[in-house]
Amino acid sequence: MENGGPAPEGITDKIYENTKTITEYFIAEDLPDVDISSIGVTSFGGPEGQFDVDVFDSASDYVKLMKSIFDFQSIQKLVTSPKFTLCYDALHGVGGAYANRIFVEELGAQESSLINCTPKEDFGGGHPDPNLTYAKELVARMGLDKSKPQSDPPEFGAAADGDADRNMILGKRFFVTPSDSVAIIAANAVEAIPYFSSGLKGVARSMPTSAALDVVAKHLNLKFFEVPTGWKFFGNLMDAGMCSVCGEESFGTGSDHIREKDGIWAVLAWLSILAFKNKDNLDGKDLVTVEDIVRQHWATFGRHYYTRYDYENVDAGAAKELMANLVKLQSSLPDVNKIIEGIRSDVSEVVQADEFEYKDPVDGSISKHQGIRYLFKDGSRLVFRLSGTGSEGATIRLYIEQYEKDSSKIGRESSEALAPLVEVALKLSKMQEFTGRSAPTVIT
Ligand SMILES: O=P(O)(O)OC[C@H]1O[C@H](O)[C@H](O)[C@@H](O)[C@@H]1O
Repeated sequence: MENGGPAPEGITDKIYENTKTITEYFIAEDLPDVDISSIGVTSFGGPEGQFDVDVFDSASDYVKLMKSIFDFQSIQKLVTSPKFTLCYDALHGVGGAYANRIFVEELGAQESSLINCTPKEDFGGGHPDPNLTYAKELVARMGLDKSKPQSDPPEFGAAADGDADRNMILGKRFFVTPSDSVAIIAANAVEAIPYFSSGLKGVARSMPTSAALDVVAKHLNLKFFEVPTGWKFFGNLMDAGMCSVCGEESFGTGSDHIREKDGIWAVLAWLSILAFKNKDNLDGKDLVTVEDIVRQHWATFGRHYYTRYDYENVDAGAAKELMANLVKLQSSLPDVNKIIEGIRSDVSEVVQADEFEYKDPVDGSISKHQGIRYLFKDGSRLVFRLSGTGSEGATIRLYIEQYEKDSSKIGRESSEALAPLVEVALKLSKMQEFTGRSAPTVIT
């Protein structure tokens, strides 16, 4: 794609059509090896003429780009302060190579701040998914694994996935939800990140991502877009100059510096915010921590309690039936509310129930069936989607969200605050009846 972003459906459909007409292909078995450890151009002659293989250092290009976006000097002051500690876990993905260049060589972090930063073909036997389930070592180091108490976890932690386009942000004994992360980046971008100093063109999130970003957009009077899951929708907005910062609940965060999510960019964005908030604190005073920043954000904008339940490798037919039943229920809101009242009388009333549909404001294309939504009067939401990336059977994703504006109620445990809605979601969807599962595979 010209813009470097993911291919839209129109293109992938055409590619697929072309694959159906391929009748033969050739393999260049005697292609000479290229030494990819040294930079330079090697020319080869072939039956179709000469061709060049150009080995270049993508990390240098990337560092240059990041330096044009962030204030490396102020981040360096934070990172090298004896009061600040960090831990970056590349989960043996490609982010490791960039992490060493950026965090250690450029920003002066200790080498011991990096874990699992040697890229490995098998990701060291682990699953390179930056979440609380799979980034085990980081989660333990940050003091979030109750079975492995830590006396003094680092101030800041982050993990990346295999290709480092996604990220997880942690504070000392504290998890930042991806939905909060993009909202907090957007709220602080103009002050803390030079690239955005003249303002944000707009912000966007995927539909199942919590509405934390919506509240920031409203507060700052920013253009706001809710798009279906999939990065290509952000790319269109960015190409049209309508969006600067975007994010998804699935741990993707990014900006219009490129047309994909960028895990290291997200880490630098958080370090920039921390550096900005602590610019006068590095000598004597206590640091403003990740947790302080998030709690302050909740106090200003309200908190979106949020959780996602994944049911992986469910029988595809059963998943379809579950979804069809949820759509059928949507035809009568009074009936839905009667069922909900019978499950829990302490949850609010459903005021809108539909399947999310998106009309792209740039090219006018319409994307239908992008997730089943139940929207409640108090701003809570239940969303059901079938994953587009699951590899076996079907993966049902259930997203549960509740908005709390009352500052005396924003400090609850998320699982406790969401328990009534979880019960409603599971019973309303007849999750166990349809799938045979009494518990999700992963809870985020
Ligand atoms: O929820 P899923 O359909 O599995 O998609 C999860 C994620 O997959 C890819 O990484 C896409 O680029 C993301 O935009 C999407 O959020």
